Amino acid sequence: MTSNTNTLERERGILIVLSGPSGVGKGTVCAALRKISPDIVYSVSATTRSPRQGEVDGVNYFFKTREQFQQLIDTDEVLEWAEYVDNFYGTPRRFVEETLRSGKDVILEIEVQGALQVKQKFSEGVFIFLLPPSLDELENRIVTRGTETDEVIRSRMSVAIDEIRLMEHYDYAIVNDHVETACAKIQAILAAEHCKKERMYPKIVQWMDEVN
Ligand SMILES: Nc1nc2c(ncn2[C@@H]2O[C@H](COP(=O)(O)OP(=O)(O)O)[C@@H](O)[C@H]2O)c(=O)[nH]1
Ligand SMILES: Nc1ncnc2c1ncn2[C@@H]1O[C@H](COP(=O)(O)OP(=O)(O)O)[C@@H](O)[C@H]1O
Repeated sequence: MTSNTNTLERERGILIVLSGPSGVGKGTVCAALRKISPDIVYSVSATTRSPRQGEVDGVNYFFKTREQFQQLIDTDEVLEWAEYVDNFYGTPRRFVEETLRSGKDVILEIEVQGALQVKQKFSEGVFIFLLPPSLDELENRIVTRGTETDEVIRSRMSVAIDEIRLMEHYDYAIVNDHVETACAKIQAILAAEHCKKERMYPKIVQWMDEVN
């Protein structure tokens, strides 16, 4: 056996899609995951929503006008896009494709319509739905966050019910009761998905050929 066959080379990274109703804790869980799994790359979305206090262009989102967003769609620069409670949101295509090609895992934090579009293009992606412990707790979290008006909160709660109905299209559901537990579950899923992928590496087939 030659020595270079001892190295398992990573192929494409894994695409993780995390969805869940507004206020369930997607942003909080992603921020915690970033600290404990710094190798996962986060895709920054484009949106027509106005920045919240403290949000930075290019870090939280790429903030766009409607015209600019429409141009991204027209020039096929978004992998998926959706209208959510009167604003547009979309995933920049090139960054995701290049990062996956470089062997790194990428996480998209996106709503359900967009996730279903991604599923058609990347059926091998890992689709995770984050659930609240209860609907009351969901409302409590979105109200406590204090970033939306009462009217927007009502719209988001009504969309939440429709989104939860579509969770059957996801591979995994995780209840975000505690942030640390939710992160540990995502890490476990990702580790298991890497094991599945590694089983398929041609290098391993090559080892077996050499052994026989
Ligand atoms: N389809 C799609 N949804 C996105 C994208 N980026 C963010 N979203 C989703 O849009 C919804 C609203 O996001 P936002 O206004 O930041 O509110 P928050 O998730 O409650 O903090 C959430 O469900 C996000 O996950 C994207 O690129 N594409
Ligand atoms: N496991 C949790 N337990 C209690 N509060 C949480 C938990 N996860 C998130 N939160 C709180 O809920 C609110 C909404 O979280 P956020 O991450 O902004 O949600 P999303 O990104 O899904 O809209 C925030 O105030 C956050 O601190």
